[in-house]
Amino acid sequence: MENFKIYNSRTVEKLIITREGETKFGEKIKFVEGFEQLKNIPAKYVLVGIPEDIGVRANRGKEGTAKAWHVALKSLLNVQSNRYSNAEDLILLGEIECREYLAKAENLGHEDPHYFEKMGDLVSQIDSAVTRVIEKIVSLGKIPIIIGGGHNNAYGNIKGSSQALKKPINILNIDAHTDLRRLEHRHSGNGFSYARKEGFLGKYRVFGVHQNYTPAYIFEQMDAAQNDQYRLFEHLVRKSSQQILTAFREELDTISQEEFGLELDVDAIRDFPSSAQTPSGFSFNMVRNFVALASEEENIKYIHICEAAPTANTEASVGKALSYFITDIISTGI
Ligand SMILES: N=CN[C@@H](CCC(=O)O)C(=O)O
Repeated sequence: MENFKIYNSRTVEKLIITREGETKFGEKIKFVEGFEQLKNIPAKYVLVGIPEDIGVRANRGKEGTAKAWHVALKSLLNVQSNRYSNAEDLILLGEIECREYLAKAENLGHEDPHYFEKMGDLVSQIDSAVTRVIEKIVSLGKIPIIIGGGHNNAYGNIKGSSQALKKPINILNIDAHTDLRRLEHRHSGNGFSYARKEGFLGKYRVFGVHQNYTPAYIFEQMDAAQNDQYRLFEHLVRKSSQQILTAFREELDTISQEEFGLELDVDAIRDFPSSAQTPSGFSFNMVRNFVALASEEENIKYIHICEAAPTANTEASVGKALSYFITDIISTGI
């Protein structure tokens, strides 16, 4: 497939720190030689990385999401393989090839009056690659777990899944932002606007929206829309953990009546190194619960975890955090 790098055991062997008498997750994970081979392996989940931050930069955000995939992978491969880990249920497929796009983005001058439009063109090219890959995986009956990258990639996930299912797909988005910004050049803040406009998005629920960072026009637009709804973080912040979980369950019950995708923007998590990091938000452990609950649903079609932006000081903890999410999704729950 164009713009996609398929991994094999040699791609990742150097990342695995082996120990005598122990088996690491990376020693058990599955690989394939091509997309068609996916259907011959019984594993339910397919792991895909999107190492880019062009969508975030096109949205005037803080760069760094391009590094999240590699830190997640390094951490995941070194998790212990034991009775809980279920590594055999995960195929490590590979990554969307973003190097060429990143190099082109670097060559664009900020002084260019069309800088943002040109960045948006690169985002559209990534959209096409993401759409192709996700459409193929979903049509083969597997559940992609996608590690971004910016939240712009929601568009390709939604379009690809919708094309595979031949109907609009519902989305539950755990996010401080709605990402329903205007239909200007493509960026990380308007993936859902484009998916809605083009008919790929079914019911859309955003859980944990921050009132301080949502423009008035988006609230007005959502209030008037039939299929778009949100829960403010400010309405959840004084509730007990159990009440927050109940509120999440209610949203999940609505969305999961039909096929749906789970989107997690880690800026919904308090102090998580991300492109829009914030001191107020859900606890990391609460979001682990959200992800685990949603993953148990029969109608789940994909899970996208995005916007993590590790720095040299935070890459180990970001890698661990992302790999907790992945292992929670595939864990057998023994
Ligand atoms: N995917 C993120 N979207 C947010 C980013 C906000 C920010 O960078 O501060 C948005 O457009 O609102």
